[in-house]
Order: sequence, then C-alpha cells, then structure tokens
Amino acid sequence: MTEKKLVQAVLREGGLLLASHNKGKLRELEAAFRGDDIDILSAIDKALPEPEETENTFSGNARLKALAAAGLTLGAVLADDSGLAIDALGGAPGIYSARWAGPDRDYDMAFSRIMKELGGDEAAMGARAAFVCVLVLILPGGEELVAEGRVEGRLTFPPRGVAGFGYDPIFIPDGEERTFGEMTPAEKAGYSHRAKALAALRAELGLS
Ligand SMILES: O=c1nc[nH]c2c1ncn2[C@H]1C[C@H](O)[C@@H](COP(=O)(O)OP(=O)(O)OP(=O)(O)O)O1
Ligand SMILES: [Mg+2]
Repeated sequence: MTEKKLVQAVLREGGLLLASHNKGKLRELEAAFRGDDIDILSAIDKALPEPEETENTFSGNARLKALAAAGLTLGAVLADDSGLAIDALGGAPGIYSARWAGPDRDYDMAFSRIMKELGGDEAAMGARAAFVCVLVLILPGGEELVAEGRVEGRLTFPPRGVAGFGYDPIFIPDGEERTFGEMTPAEKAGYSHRAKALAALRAELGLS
C-alpha cells in the first residue's frame, strides 16, 4: 500500500475530528469531505473546550487548536485558523479577526471598527484585503500536514448578503462584483481561502 492509501485508510477507519467551534467554517469543511466515506465529527458535537489562541501566526494557532483536540481523540484532527488581512491596516485584523467581533461575535461591531481605522466609509470603500486560511491536520501517529489558502479582494460598505458567516458580507473577491455573503456555498468555494487550503490538503492526502 502506498503511503497515501495508508493515510486514507486511517481516516476511513478512525474518522476525522474538525477542531473548530465555528459553525460557518464547519459547514465548509464538512462539505469538502462529503463523499469520501470518512466519519466527520466536530469540536461542537464532542463539546470540546475552546483553547485560548495564544500564538501570533495563523499556522501557530491552527497547530495549537489541532494539538489541543488531538489529545482528546484517537482519530485524526483538522484545525483551521483564518482571518481577514487588510493591506492599509498592516494585515489587521488578521489573527485577531474573531476577537475584533468581541465575545458575542458581533460582526457589525467589527465592520465599524474597520471603517473607523481606515478613516471613514469613503476611505474604507474598495480597500484591498485578503482572506487567509491555514489548515493543520494531525494523524493518529502524530504526523502533521499543513496547507494554506488565500484569496485577494476588496472591501465594500455597507455589508451585503446573508449567506456565509463572519466577514463575508463586506468582502468581494477579485473577478466578482458580489460579496461572499451574496454567493451560494458552491460559488464561494470557487474562490475562497478555505477551499484553496482544502484542495491543497486533499491533494497531499491523495483525495480528490
Ligand atoms: O470564510 C470566511 N468568511 C468570513 N469570515 C471568515 C472566513 N474565514 C475566517 N473568517 C473570520 C471569522 C472569524 O472572525 C475569524 C476566524 O477566527 P478563528 O479563530 O480562525 O475561528 P473561530 O474562532 O471563529 O473558530 P475556531 O477557532 O474554533 O475554529 O476570521
Ligand atoms: Mg478561534
């Protein structure tokens, strides 16, 4: 058996725990493994504690979340750390994207802060930004795989659309006029940072 076939067998046998508490992310991650015959569980299903994200990079925090859950399950674990990086704000909110929405995950508050820090709604309109996603997969033997995805685009205010989650209603990917919040899940996956990271990870696993 090739190594990829062995890893696929491990995933089919032991399942995959998605180490995220974000329902929007979980929907997208689950969709990517649909049809693979792998049992998917989430940190929400298993009521796992949410670790504090103390690292200062996306990859560091993705790895921290994956390792925290790996200690609590026998199967493989996949964690996602992601965020919105705005050029004119030096990449902020970046790894602090969730924290800018406060403990209640109030994205209107996060949008207001972005507009304010960019110097008002006129300056904020069209500001260059990118979504970044780093995935870390930990296999039962401890082997770690890392995959990254990025999508460039621009911001728009006021927010548009009710699909997706988080910052989707203010982000327009390059080549589009609609925000992620105005797209179907399949349309968003045609552009998104998470879909690109998932494609890279799936290629490394020989799943496709
Ligand atoms: O496709 C996306 N569309 C819109 N917003 C997004 C996306 N991808 C990340 N984001 C935002 C949501 C959150 O404000 C932050 C991620 O923070 P991050 O810590 O990685 O996730 P989280 O705390 O929501 O869940 P968890 O850590 O349990 O996986 O970036
Ligand atoms: Mg988080």
